[in-house]
Amino acid sequence: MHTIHPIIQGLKGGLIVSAQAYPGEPMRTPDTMARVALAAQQGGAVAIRCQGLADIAAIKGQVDVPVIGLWKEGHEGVYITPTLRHARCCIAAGCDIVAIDATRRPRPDGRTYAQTVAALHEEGAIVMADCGSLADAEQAALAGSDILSTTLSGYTGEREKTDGPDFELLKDMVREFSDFPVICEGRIHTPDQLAQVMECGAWAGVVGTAITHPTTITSWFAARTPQGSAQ
Ligand SMILES: CC(=O)N[C@H](C=O)[C@@H](O)[C@H](O)[C@H](O)COP(=O)(O)O
Repeated sequence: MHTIHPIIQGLKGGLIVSAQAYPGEPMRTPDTMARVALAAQQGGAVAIRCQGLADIAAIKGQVDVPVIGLWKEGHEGVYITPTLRHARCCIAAGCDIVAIDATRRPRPDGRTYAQTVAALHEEGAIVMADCGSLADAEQAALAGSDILSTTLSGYTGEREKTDGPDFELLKDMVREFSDFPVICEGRIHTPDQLAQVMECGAWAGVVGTAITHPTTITSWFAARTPQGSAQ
């Protein structure tokens, strides 16, 4: 039986908010992200997911809820906390859970996913496996990951990029890995979709863009205006 850490237990049935700004964007400063994270906590987020060592440290210094940290290096191939070194740095920056790429693709440091998880577990870390398919989730479960997540569905070429969350993958993961907390992440854009995700048996749902990325949210609205739809 897979044991569930008390920090993960505390996420059950809750909303996790991902606060991330991309290189070159106006909101990309750790202080801004920390304020966004605090606002999300005040709105009811049970945890914050965030990117980059400076953001992890700044957010950890503001919020009381657990922080899920990751470090993105590039934006192709394995880029979410791609190596053991990146993961160790996230933990050193203060996150409670480290999220890492859990796909079956080769990793830049030559370690397998299982070797990476084993090393992190030896150091006492809690690992969230960002999967892109059921086969990834199987590898992640075999490696003893603490959380399985649908984060990379639609981004690795293995599954179609659905408009909303990948309900099919979520249901398959919940059914196949019933011992594990399965988190749904990626393209949850409305409260109704989040409610549906929870009905599918998700342990928790992660919402990023729809809460914390004003440029994208603005573009959704602008596209519905005569000026926007003419473009
Ligand atoms: C694929 C990838 O790199 N996902 C990243 C993972 O941390 C973030 O860019 C997403 O914003 C996050 O997963 C939340 O998803 P959404 O923003 O769709 O609610």
